[in-house]
Amino acid sequence: MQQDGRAQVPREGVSPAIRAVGLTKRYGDFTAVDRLDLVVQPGELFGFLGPNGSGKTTTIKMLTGLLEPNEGTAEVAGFDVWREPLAAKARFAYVPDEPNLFPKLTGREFLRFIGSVFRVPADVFERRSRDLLTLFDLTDSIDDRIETYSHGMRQKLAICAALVHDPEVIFLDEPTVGLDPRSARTLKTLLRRVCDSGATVFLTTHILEIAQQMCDRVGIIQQGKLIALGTLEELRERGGHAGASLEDIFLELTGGAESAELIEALAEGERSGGR
Ligand SMILES: Nc1ncnc2c1ncn2[C@@H]1O[C@H](COP(=O)(O)OP(=O)(O)OP(=O)(O)O)[C@@H](O)[C@H]1O
Repeated sequence: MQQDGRAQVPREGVSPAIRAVGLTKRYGDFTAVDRLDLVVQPGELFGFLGPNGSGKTTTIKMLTGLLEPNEGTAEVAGFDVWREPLAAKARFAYVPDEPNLFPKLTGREFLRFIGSVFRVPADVFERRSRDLLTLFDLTDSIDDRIETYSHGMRQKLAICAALVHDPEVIFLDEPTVGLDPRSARTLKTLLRRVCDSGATVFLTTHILEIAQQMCDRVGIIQQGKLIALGTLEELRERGGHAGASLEDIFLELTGGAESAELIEALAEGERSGGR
């Protein structure tokens, strides 16, 4: 993670890549995301972390126009996702954790479809898709139907489709799950390059080593509330833990210490034969 907080300084005249204000989602009486305020600047690689069920996917879905918030607003690249959906959606890509692709299309047909929706010029499309398919080792299977692809191949095709139209903002939900080590490394390198060239990445991951390595800044959500936000260095300073890993900080903030005590109690029970 970057240590200098550079990415947090708003640039004059440039809209934030992502802005959530008071974003809230309720399912009946249950509040899944509770008044989330968040700004991500262009060029940032932002990691959105949290325990299972803490509200990460719900947040991404509200930010990408898939789930209507009960309260609050979501903007991408300066456009309100709910009031100006076409302008906003032309500027971002979303790779869900379980990509729902068209199974009867071939990989090439699917990519062409995405290229045409986003009006990518033919020569740019050919070059970008060729490079992406080579990088993710999909060239040999690109004319097969998607229904024959493995989970990892579908994930990689969804990533290629997201990147082929050169979006300003890319949302990825657990992007490395299901990828082999080489593809995961390729993705990490590529996302870093994409951000260095000015685009913005918002990703969720449970692999905290990845977040620590890749992300400029992270936000940690628990029970729908943002409980921490900053660079690794800022989180360390706030917690008074010089040199702590992101995993240490995450576990402390989200109650890992209690789990350690419970594990100890369970192990003690095992040793004493459950008495
Ligand atoms: N359609 C729904 N109806 C009711 N509750 C829901 C619905 N979708 C999500 N939830 C609840 O909202 C909470 C947040 O879910 P969400 O999927 O956003 O969590 P997450 O942080 O992405 O979790 P994970 O890390 O396990 O993927 C959970 O308690 C979940 O049970």
